Amino acid sequence: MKEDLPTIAILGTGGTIAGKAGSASATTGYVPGSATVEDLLASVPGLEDIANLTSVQVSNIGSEDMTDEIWACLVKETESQLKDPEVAGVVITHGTDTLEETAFMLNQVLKSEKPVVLVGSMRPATSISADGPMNLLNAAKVATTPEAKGKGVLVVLNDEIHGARDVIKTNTTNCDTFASPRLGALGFITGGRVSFFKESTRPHTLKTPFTSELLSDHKHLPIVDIIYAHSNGDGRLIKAAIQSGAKGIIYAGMGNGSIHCKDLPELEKALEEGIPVVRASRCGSGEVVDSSPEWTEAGMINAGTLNPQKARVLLQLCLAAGYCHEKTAEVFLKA
Ligand SMILES: NC(=O)C[C@H](N)C(=O)O
Repeated sequence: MKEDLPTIAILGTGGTIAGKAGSASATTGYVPGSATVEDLLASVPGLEDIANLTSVQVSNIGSEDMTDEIWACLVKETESQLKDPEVAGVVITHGTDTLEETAFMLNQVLKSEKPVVLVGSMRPATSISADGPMNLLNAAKVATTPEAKGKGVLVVLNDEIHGARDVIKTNTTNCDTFASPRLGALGFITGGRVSFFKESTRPHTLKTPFTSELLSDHKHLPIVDIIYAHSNGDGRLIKAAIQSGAKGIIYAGMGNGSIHCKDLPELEKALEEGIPVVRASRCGSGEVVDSSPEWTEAGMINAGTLNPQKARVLLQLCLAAGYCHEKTAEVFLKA
């Protein structure tokens, strides 16, 4: 314990950053979540000069297997760390596949100004030129930077700092995979120096209407299915989603959330049954806004710039909070 250093809590959830492969040249086919958070910390020289570290292993999984139960544990642990006056910030090690969803969820429910930084890697810990150790060092630096306070949940990889709202994984295997399309990174870590250049104007942490109560232990978030639009649509999966208990639907539409004419009747039926439908886009960037008066009049909500997987999380939170259609539409408009 060094008196002059801040304390950072590192929470491990698994992912490639904690992954081990059979050989140093293998960058795929490894087992994510095989190294512990303690192993990770031991692999980063210089970390002990940035902060006093405590660590908790919340889970150790590939993030493709993320569940509501793990989210509930993670939220609980993050909150308890943030409440500790000795803790200056929290770093969460996470697989990259669903990192954007976890970061977005935390950005909606945590109520603290202290930095919370998610970090992952694209190469396993055993790989030549593994990116995890530098990413972790950078994440710890960001978490101890006073300027990181009040900017919402942050994501640090590949020397860039992104906001949880805008960041998405854009490439399957490249180390330069996280980007905030059209909106850009909030800052960089260059030569060990953390610099912020901007911040999001959209509500996060203290300014959202949601709290962690919505994710309490053993409670599942309401089922919201994502329906991926394509040519020759036929509405079958929308029907199946409703019949199998979906409480909300995200339509990953074409272009500006465009709906196939054969999907439309099933979406309208969902709305008539009180199941909210959010139009997002499968494009990967851009805003979904009102397009056809028919869709707007039917009561469809626009996802704005939120991609389908983030719109899903937001709709789940709205449903869990018991919001009516108008309130849900308002949350999406401001999100
Ligand atoms: N790069 C990674 O972390 C991918 C891994 N499948 C995970 O999300 O856990």
